[in-house]
Amino acid sequence: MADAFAAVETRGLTKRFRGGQLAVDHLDLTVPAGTVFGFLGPNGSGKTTTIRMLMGLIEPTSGTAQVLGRRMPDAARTVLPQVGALIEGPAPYAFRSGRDNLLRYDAADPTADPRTRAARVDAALERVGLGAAAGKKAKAYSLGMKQRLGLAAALLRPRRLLVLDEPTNGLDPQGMREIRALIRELAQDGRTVFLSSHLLDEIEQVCTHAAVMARGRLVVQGPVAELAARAQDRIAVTTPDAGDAARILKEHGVTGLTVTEDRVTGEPPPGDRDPAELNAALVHAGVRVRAFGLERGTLEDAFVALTGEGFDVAG
Ligand SMILES: Nc1ncnc2c1ncn2[C@@H]1O[C@H](COP(=O)(O)OP(=O)(O)OP(=O)(O)O)[C@@H](O)[C@H]1O
Repeated sequence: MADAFAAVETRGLTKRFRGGQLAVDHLDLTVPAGTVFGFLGPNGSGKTTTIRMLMGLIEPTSGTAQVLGRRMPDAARTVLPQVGALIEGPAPYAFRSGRDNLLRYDAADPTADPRTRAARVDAALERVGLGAAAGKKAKAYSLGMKQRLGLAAALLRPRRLLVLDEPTNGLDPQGMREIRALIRELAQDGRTVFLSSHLLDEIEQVCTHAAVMARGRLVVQGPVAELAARAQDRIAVTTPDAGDAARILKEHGVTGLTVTEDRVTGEPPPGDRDPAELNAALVHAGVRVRAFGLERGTLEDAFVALTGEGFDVAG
């Protein structure tokens, strides 16, 4: 459950690169603790730059970023041990096994007790479902398995916050499903998960809360259910007389009409008119209605409505 504490909070966070590129523009982000928070935006909208500032990897041009209640990058030494991050994509040593990779990773942490190392590594491998493949060389791992190995590395210590940058990027649908299921599990024991994605349906499936970025700016943030509810329901008519149907619907106040072959959709007229009246008007005008219904608005509709632009992404 979310509580009042913010796991991440930025105020006026801005990054302008030396070339003049304004990558992040006055970002006020609040990630309530205990949420699975989706950081959504098309490629180039500033997600990775924001995450790099949150992790203290680059300095903001102006504004502030707090992670787990402490200012970054100043508090990086105290904050980062409590944060598991998967940022640049997985890059294990190809000729070592998954287990060896984790043993080395753990050994690089001066605060990790060497006596409990093996047990810690095995527990992390089990946690991400790599127990059986732990002895295989990483070069034999699929991308999804490498991504799991990266998650296992992030889970070697107890973490209050997981930061995952595009964790399903490049995975096939099965790999995506597996990583998404794992993320949901990881969120169950109260830790905050912050993940970036350019996939709307991924955010809808996995996240409780989300923020939407476009061109370096925050468009909207809040609980996913509330964001999706902002999107209006749409009227959808299936008919062989699509042109006539669109005309009649327009006459009756339906806006934003789109016609694709035998389907017409649009936004219902303002007010509380019963959609059945529209159906009756169509039939009365001789339109042969095969199906008439209301479709629930999605996060994608909300995004389009909020930004006035499409979500130009390929899988
Ligand atoms: N080191 C840099 N120097 C100059 N410009 C940069 C640098 N890093 C990123 N940018 C620019 O800043 C903008 C935001 O990039 P960023 O990588 O943060 O977006 P993103 O939403 O994470 O997209 P992606 O999913 O493609 O990584 C882009 O226009 C990018 O070209």
